Amino acid sequence: MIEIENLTVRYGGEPVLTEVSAVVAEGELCLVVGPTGSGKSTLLGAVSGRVPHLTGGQVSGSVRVAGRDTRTHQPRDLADVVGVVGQDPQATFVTETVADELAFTMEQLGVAPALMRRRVEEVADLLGLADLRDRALHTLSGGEQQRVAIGAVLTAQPRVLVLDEPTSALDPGAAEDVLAALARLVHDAGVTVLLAEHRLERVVGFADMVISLDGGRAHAGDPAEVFAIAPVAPPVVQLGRVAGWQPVPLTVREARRRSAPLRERLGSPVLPTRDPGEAVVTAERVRVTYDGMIAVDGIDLDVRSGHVTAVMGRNGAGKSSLLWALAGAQRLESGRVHGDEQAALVPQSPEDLLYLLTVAAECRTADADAGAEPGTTRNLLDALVPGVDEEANPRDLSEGQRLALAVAIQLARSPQVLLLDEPTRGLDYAAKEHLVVVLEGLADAGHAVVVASHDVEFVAQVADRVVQLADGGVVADGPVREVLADSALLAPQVAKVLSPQPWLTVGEVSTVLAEEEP
Ligand SMILES: Nc1ncnc2c1ncn2[C@@H]1O[C@H](COP(=O)(O)OP(=O)(O)OP(=O)(O)O)[C@@H](O)[C@H]1O
Ligand SMILES: Nc1ncnc2c1ncn2[C@@H]1O[C@H](COP(=O)(O)OP(=O)(O)OP(=O)(O)O)[C@@H](O)[C@H]1O
Repeated sequence: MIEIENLTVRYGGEPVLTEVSAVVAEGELCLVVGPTGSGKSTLLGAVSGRVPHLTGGQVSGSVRVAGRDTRTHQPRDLADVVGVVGQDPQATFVTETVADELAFTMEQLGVAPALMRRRVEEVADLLGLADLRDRALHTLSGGEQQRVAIGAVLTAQPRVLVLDEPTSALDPGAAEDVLAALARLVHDAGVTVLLAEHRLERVVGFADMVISLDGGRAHAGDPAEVFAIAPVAPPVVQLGRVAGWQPVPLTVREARRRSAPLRERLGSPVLPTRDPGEAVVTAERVRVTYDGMIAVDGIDLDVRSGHVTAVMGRNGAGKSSLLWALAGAQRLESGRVHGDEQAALVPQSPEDLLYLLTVAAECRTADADAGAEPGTTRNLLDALVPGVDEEANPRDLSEGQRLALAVAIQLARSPQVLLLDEPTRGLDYAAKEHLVVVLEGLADAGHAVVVASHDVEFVAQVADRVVQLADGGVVADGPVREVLADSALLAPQVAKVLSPQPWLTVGEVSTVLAEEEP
């Protein structure tokens, strides 16, 4: 269904993709993986026709989808077979409301009104959008927008779906639901899916094949074979590598079957004790409403120095609203926030912080605004994602590169309190590791860090404390191990494999194993 032959793409300089070849058969789900900037979005774009028609760049080789050559077909000439869900749903919305957006593509394709209504209903049920139908798109939370973007594509029933990190803004439960819905389309309707993801832990189990990109080159094949050597791998694979399991397990279930001796060897983790720190920002009975709808329902919260606090909870639970309140940038219905003037926020759409024409200009301006040594922001950026081109327009950066730039700009100010909303969207495992080191470093130096995140693997690595929200209220607040280890939805892969022992990360396990060695 998708035939890629000797595809080479360059945007001016070195090729981003070099002689990539792969075939995805009809009714298969193909996962595209690779480090930040390795060309995943570019490969997807070449399949949907966005590359080069909308992005520019030079392309050689060929890509055929359902027999049509994407170099000679504009994206609109492919729209009846290929449905595309991009990384930034907001950027792709063309209407004002959820219902209009769900119907838009069908209208373009001339689907009969009665059929249109039926499909909108079906997709709304499938993705839990029924209650949001009349809402204006710009009032939705990040996760709600992402589900609408997926729904808007599904209603047109394309034979090929191209999805760029479709679950990056979704809570773990919603992400599983969306992936299960995609798997059902693949199995029951023979839809072909090409899906790029960084958070492999959720998707590996659904993949029929994997294309792994690294340094422009592609390695395509069976998941087990590709992950034995791929530069990126989910925690369960990394655990398998550390424990010396052959072949490496791809799922928690496979790993668990082999884990008894490892559990025995590890025993229980030693629980670290942490200085309680000082409350630097305090929320008192904070209440946020939108047109009478309660988003944050009278929350009391101390943000403490020396700690990384994670705010978790379902899509729409009120995480972003709480963060904006802690940053002093949210109109409160009632209650108050003390200490907000010490806080800097990296918002969920990092592009909101970027407005200059080059990376170099952003870095220079951030240094000057922060009164920091020239080069400070650039060094922070390099620590997160190395090698971003100085002269690049921030708009042309890959998602992960752009986020890293926004984080670096806020870090340059060395704020007493750093608030980050979904800081791992689009980041590869290496960049996440760097972010963990940077945030831990800030906490160790006495800063307070708050991250709102759905990424349980990242939270397990970085957080000391987890505050879980539901319907605008706090439902759990405690040490990370207590909140995550035995949670049905929030447990990281390592905890699932090694329960009842509350280990959370591959790093913890490998440290113990390394100490054991003579
Ligand atoms: N339109 C464009 N113009 C110039 N350079 C571009 C353009 N689009 C992408 N690039 C560059 O090409 C490289 C690959 O980008 P791409 O978005 O395909 O990577 P990716 O693997 O999807 O990254 P991420 O995981 O961060 O989303 C990056 O270095 C990026 O800066
Ligand atoms: N400007 C707005 N107008 C109306 N409702 C809004 C607005 N902004 C947010 N909401 C609603 O308030 C609730 C909380 O939104 P918020 O963005 O704080 O949630 P969240 O926990 O960050 O969600 P996500 O995980 O999806 O990012 C959601 O139900 C959302 O639809």
